[in-house]
Amino acid sequence: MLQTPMNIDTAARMPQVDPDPLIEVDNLATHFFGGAGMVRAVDGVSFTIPRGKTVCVVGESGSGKSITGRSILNQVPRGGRIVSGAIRYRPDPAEPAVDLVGLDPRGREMRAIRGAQIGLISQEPMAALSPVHTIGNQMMEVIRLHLKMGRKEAREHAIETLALVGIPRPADRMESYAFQFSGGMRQRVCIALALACRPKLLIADEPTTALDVTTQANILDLLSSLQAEFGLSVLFVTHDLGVVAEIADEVVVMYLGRVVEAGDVDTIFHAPSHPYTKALLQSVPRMHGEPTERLAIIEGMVPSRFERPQGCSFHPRCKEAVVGLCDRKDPRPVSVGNGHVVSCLLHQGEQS
Ligand SMILES: Nc1ncnc2c1ncn2[C@@H]1O[C@H](COP(=O)(O)OP(=O)(O)OP(=O)(O)O)[C@@H](O)[C@H]1O
Repeated sequence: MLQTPMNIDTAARMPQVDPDPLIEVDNLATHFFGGAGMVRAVDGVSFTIPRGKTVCVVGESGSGKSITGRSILNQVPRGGRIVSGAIRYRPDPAEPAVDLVGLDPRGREMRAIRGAQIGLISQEPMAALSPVHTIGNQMMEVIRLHLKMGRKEAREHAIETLALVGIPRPADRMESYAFQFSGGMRQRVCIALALACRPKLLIADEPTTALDVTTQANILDLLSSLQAEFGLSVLFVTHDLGVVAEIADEVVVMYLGRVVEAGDVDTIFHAPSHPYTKALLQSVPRMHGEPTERLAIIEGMVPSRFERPQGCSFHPRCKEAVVGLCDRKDPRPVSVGNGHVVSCLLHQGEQS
């Protein structure tokens, strides 16, 4: 655990509603179709990614965090597809947005965006790196493909990018293979690959989960400094609220494919509204708590991925659920001010 939620610098992070986000995810639905039934991995999700900010997507396993990220890349795993909604991407505020959902996932336009303007780093660097090509060749391939540079210029750009992410002796390491790097250094190489074309958005899917705590802290520091240097937007997928407290500007809390609460990090940690968000926060160890205090656990199991409970999906596990309301009515996300959105029947009296 890197930091408890209590350590957030509240003054530095005032709530803001961005009128001109880089990405606007609007009622996105991504489903999987298989013999066992249909899975609504992402089921009507809306949120924005502001320019130069970090949005953390949190939730338990299976809540749809990764598939939301993959949907933005328009690269949904086999068996799944985006069935509705829009992902409006606006790299240049002076130009109209492009709806990524409307682009052919394998088409020229999407391939020009993916990898060049939207980069991905994931939990397992080995899966992202080729074991049979040198790091230099992999870097140069991406750079030459997207930035149309010649060999010499691409090599210099690759070395410069490896140096930027803290690879020592970058010119020498161009000749190394992935297995010749430690776990932390390998993740730095992945970050270099994702940043090689200086993207607008970095999607980071649990990039530090497999690393030890010190290396994890170093990678988070690196991401923060790169973000400041390049004005990057970051979508950070994680189940670790300590990491969220460390890096998030905004937080999107997901449960069973839906957004249950979203807002700036200060609001989510200090004034959460949704019972699920409160339960998640209560399950995090605090440095200043009584040593004898027991950690709260979220009662019950995440329901089957094939069957959404009737009413509010969280009601079977919710301590605040009201019989006759929460087991009957499906809540909708409601804005409660300053970019704070809550999807809970107990917070939408005005809508009931
Ligand atoms: N390739 C796939 N085929 C079928 N279902 C899938 C596939 N990938 C994901 N799903 C389903 O979609 C839902 C959301 O998965 P997703 O990976 O986005 O969850 P997550 O919140 O990122 O969880 P985790 O933290 O465990 O990665 C889950 O029910 C999952 O089983």
